[in-house]
Amino acid sequence: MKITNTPLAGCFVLEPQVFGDARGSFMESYNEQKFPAKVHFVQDNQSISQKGVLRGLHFQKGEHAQAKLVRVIRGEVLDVAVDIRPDSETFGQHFSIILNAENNKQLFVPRGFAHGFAVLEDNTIFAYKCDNFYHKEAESGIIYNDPDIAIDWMLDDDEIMLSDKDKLLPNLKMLSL
Ligand SMILES: Cc1cn([C@H]2C[C@H](O)[C@@H](COP(=O)(O)OP(=O)(O)O[C@H]3O[C@H](C)C(=O)[C@H](O)[C@H]3O)O2)c(=O)[nH]c1=O
Repeated sequence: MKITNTPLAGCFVLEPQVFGDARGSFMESYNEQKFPAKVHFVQDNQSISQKGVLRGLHFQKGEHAQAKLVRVIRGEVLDVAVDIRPDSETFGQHFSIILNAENNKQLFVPRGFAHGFAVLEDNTIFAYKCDNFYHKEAESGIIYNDPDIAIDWMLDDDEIMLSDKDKLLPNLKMLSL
């Protein structure tokens, strides 16, 4: 397993070891004993999206904050983590990475981050582990095109498909964190 830190403290890229043979391949997609952060995941999620879908930027507030380990089982996304920890030196900065079924890369997004992804291929299956349960009342988020964060989502604006909820998200500076 290869671990690559990002410029955002606690957020890192994980590449599992892949064992190939004539049948195909095998990898441990998650192993608590080998995981380089002290975290206990309690919920697995999966979403399927067509190209152009953008989910995020989302986070859960306060005691319901979630750390996530995200990966792509089929297709490709641009995955983005935004540091919204009020005391962080990298507050408001983001890290983005291409995750796809070929590179087997995973991104660990700690608590205190907003998370989102842009779908770059049809029929993309996105799977992730959370270390805290879904709590609808604690949901919050940031609009995808916040000019202070300035994320290049690798999609043309006219092809981006947002949920009605995500269309109404505020800029980061409007949030009291
Ligand atoms: C997240 C979640 C949602 N739901 C229900 C609520 C809605 O009826 C439906 C779709 O939820 P939503 O539109 O919030 O799904 P996404 O836009 O994919 O949200 C996720 O996308 C971004 C990228 C994330 O990082 C979060 O995990 C999460 O916010 O699933 C549940 O029942 N449990 C859950 O844990």
